[in-house]
Amino acid sequence: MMELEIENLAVLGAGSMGHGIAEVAAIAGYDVFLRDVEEDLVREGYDQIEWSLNKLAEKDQIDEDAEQVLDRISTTVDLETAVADADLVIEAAPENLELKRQIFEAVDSATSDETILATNTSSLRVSDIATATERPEYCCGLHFFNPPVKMDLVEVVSGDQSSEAVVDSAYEFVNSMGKTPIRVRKDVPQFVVNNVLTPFMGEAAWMLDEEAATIEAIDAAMVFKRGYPMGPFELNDFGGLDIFAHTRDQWNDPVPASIRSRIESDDLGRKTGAGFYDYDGGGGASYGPRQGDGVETTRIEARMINEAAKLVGDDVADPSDIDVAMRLGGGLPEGTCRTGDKLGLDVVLDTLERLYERTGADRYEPADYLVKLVDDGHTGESAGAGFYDYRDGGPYHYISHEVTDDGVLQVLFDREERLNAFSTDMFDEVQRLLETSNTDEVSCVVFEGAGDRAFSAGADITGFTTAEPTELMHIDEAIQAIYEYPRPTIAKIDGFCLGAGLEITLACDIRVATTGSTLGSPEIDLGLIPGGGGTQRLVRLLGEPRTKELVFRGMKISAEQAADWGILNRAVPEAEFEATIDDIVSDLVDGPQTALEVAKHVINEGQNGSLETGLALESQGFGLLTTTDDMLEGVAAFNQDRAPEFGDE
Ligand SMILES: C/C=C/C(=O)SCCNC(=O)CCNC(=O)[C@H](O)C(C)(C)COP(=O)(O)OP(=O)(O)OC[C@H]1O[C@@H](n2cnc3c(N)ncnc32)[C@H](O)[C@@H]1OP(=O)(O)O
Repeated sequence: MMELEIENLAVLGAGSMGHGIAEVAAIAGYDVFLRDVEEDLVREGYDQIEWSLNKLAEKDQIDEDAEQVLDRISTTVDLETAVADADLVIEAAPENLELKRQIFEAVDSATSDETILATNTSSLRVSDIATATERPEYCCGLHFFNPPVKMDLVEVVSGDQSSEAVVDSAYEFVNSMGKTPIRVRKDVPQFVVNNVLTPFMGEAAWMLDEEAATIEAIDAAMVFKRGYPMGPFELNDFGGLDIFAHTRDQWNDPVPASIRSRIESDDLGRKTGAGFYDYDGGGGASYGPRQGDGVETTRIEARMINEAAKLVGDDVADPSDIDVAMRLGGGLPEGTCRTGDKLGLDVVLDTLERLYERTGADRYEPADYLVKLVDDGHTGESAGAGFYDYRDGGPYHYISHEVTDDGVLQVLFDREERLNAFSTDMFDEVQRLLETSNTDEVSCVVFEGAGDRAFSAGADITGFTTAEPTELMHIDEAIQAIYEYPRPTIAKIDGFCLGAGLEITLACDIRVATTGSTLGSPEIDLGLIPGGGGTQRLVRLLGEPRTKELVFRGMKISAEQAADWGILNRAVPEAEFEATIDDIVSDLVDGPQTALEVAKHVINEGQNGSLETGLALESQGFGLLTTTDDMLEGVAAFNQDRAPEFGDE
């Protein structure tokens, strides 16, 4: 079977997931039929889409008017009308196996033989739904996260009988909408994100049952010591304790008493006003940075890492896909496999074995794959291998890069979910890339941020409570590596460029931003000062009054003002941005490489000493360049009235 073309879409179910999926697809240019069983439900879903599109348009986050996008969405209550011309049908009905099977059966007979049938189920097996059709090979799972407009991740799930071509087509469809698909190669219950995230909440509750720590202490430890965006109890309250228990019950997994008892008293979390925390009178989740001392956080993380190991060992997903999924779908600061490699897989295994021995509970039984990694000595980063191989430095998780044919090293800060905020790992990756790049092959470097919202919103604030001060002080080394890189560097700024983002920019040789961009040093609002060279580079660039005001007041300024002050080479309208960068790049690529390197060195070093020292440096550099072939070529080109063609020297 060849990959299938997808143009028309039908979404069945106009609830929060269904209308969200329809909206995302329409924004991406697809014609969509949105269908629900009653007029009111369809109307409500459509109104929600309209409201959301208007918000996105107000914030300039879509390229068209809301009306233009809405024109691509039709609504109906009639199933046959909805699916008749669809190349892809996405079912987003309530999580009820019988209901979903009925829908699939009906859709099967109302569509062409080549229509792909996808379910957005989060907790049922795709295969159990697909067998309601005559052609399970055309069925797969497309698990979007809530709300689909905001959440980038989609798990693309193979059912037992799904054809590769169908899954590939669904994967490409997700890509075409600008979302991030990950492959879930086997139809395991709960797929990847929910599988790995469930022990985060579950193990915390088992610890509470054992009185190993309080609710507040566990939440505080996971947030302030381990950098998770929410504590496990807070998260469980957010999602609903009944939802947590329902999924566990569905697969006959035990539910901790602390959850079961709250469900019995109808304390289901935020939605009922109380769960682990009291939201009506008690003000909700409340814990402080110092409350988490002494909590055994490894116990919670070991269980998550064990689930990840089962998925890798059973060939359900790759470590890199699991890690992307946990960052984008679970909101985690780093992927769970990466966390395991940093903690040490031997430590993880010891923790599980100890708990398994003490309780005999299946949930602690170590995954075969984890045991094998440890037996093979692959205990993580410090051993050179774990889930990942670190012997050549290891994979890049937070940046992507390529060297173009003309030698431009393009570096993308690739952490869009946090506005490209820099974790310590991310700084290390930039430094490693620059230190290991072959400068003979690079003519210049262009740094930019993923997405259209930020170059970088600074250092990762959530990492400030989890990292050691010495680790954070290393930020400066990565930024200095940019400053000292022997080839010209360009900061291509579109959106927020704050804190460490601005400091990276200041370490670059040339800085261009779109006019809508915002630059600033807001560290003071965190009780900090710029720690990546910001105070020193700014004062040399702007003088004392402007630097002090910018830093003391944590000011954010427009790109126009930054250009006016001399922080930027220029601020240009969005429409001229790419062409402006291309012009600069092409001059640097075609320029004499040795002269450019010497110019950078002389300017960088010269300004740090006296004028005499600077002049001496310049003079040496000038003298050296008069001996190069590039100079001979430059002079010959001048005499012959043609453009020079410089070589490598
Ligand atoms: C030595 C160097 C030190 C430093 O660099 S210190 C850090 C300096 N930077 C800052 O203080 C800026 C912090 N960020 C912000 O103030 C805001 O963001 C913005 C004004 C840039 C944008 O606000 P909005 O449009 O409302 O977006 P959003 O929902 O706040 O951000 C989207 C997601 O990105 C995460 N995020 C943004 N900046 C950082 C950061 N610096 N560290 C960690 N996470 C960050 C958020 O939390 C959120 O994530 P979720 O969607 O999961 O809630």
